Amino acid sequence: MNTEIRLSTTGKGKCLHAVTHIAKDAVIFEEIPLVSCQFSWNETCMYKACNHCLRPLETAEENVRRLTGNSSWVLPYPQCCTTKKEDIIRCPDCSTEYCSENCKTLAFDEYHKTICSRTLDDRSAHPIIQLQEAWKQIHYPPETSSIFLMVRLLAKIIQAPNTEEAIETTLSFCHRSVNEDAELAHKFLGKKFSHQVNLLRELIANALPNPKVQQFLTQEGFQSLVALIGTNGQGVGSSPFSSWIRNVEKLNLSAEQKEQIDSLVDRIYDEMYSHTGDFLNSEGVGLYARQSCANHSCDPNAEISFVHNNYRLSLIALKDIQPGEEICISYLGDCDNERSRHSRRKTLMENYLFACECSKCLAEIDDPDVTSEEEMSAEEDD
Ligand SMILES: C[S@@+](CC[C@H](N)C(=O)[O-])C[C@H]1O[C@@H](n2cnc3c(N)ncnc32)[C@H](O)[C@@H]1O
Repeated sequence: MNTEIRLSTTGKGKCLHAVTHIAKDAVIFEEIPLVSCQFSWNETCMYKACNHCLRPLETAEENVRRLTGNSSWVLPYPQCCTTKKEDIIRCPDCSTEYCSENCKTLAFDEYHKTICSRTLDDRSAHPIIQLQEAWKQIHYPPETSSIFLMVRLLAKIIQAPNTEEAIETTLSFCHRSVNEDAELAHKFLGKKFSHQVNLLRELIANALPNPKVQQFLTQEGFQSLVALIGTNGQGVGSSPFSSWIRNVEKLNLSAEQKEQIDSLVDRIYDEMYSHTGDFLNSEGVGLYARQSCANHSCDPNAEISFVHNNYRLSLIALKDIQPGEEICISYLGDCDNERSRHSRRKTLMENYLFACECSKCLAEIDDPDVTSEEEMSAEEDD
């Protein structure tokens, strides 16, 4: 293992540290989530992905045709598409789709047995379907998290061979004080719908009437669970077209062939953006035990990537990292890290409720408290 988890001496809680030298661009580690799920609207809008691991269920060509609205696109090098449609399999009871028998079995054994709607008729009456509909009305795109991550987490506790151990694993993710939980739960649902937290709690309790998870379904317990997911949830994305591009790049092509591919890809992306906009991937969220220990830095030395085109996360070094050095990712978007210290800390406090203590913020401690120009113009636009 090239990393270890330590307790911070500066009040940041758990931290991830390098124990060996890690070279720039190296894969620091890979990890599958404790639990993950696709966003509800993403799934409803025909972003077809395995219900367990988020691997795309459409081919790269089908993906390009759907996102461009143009059924005449034909992709060369079809062998570079990794979707195996012949392996797709459904739950015989509720028709949920998986990329393979293995994912179907894993899902059933871990959580699906508890939450399968078990009927292909009158699905609207099932408590899980009612919860899904209520959630979609509360949480419009762009989605940033999902109530179904909680449902799966609780179902996993119910199905676990050792309940105590499963609860302990859940509670080992970073969690906060009761007041902070309430504020984080409020942010998770958004201002407009935060008062519906009780409706969601009741719908989940109705869908999972099991004493093993009652501690998470009291008012406080539920707020804490919502906050835990808001604090630790990691976005997951997969795309058959991106994976096809990565595989084509590995082919031994001539300079002329490479140029043709580059121009084809550019034309396809142009058409995708004008037909669909920015939402091109199957998107969801996952809880990752090791990655969730990585703190934020405004000058990160690592980043997260999904090169396997499913829920398997890779942590990649952005710089050479020395033994003992803390490994940090950025919780902010690319542009946000370039903003003033004041603006970065304001965004982190508003969205994640912490005062950033990263090395860049500490080094800039004497900078004047100015708001970045981009942020001022965004505020003016509002
Ligand atoms: C996903 S957790 C990261 C691991 C966390 N330190 C733990 O103990 O589990 C995110 C939380 O870590 C803390 N954190 C992360 N980056 C930080 C930073 N740059 N400065 C201060 N606190 C930070 C905040 O409390 C934040 O809500």
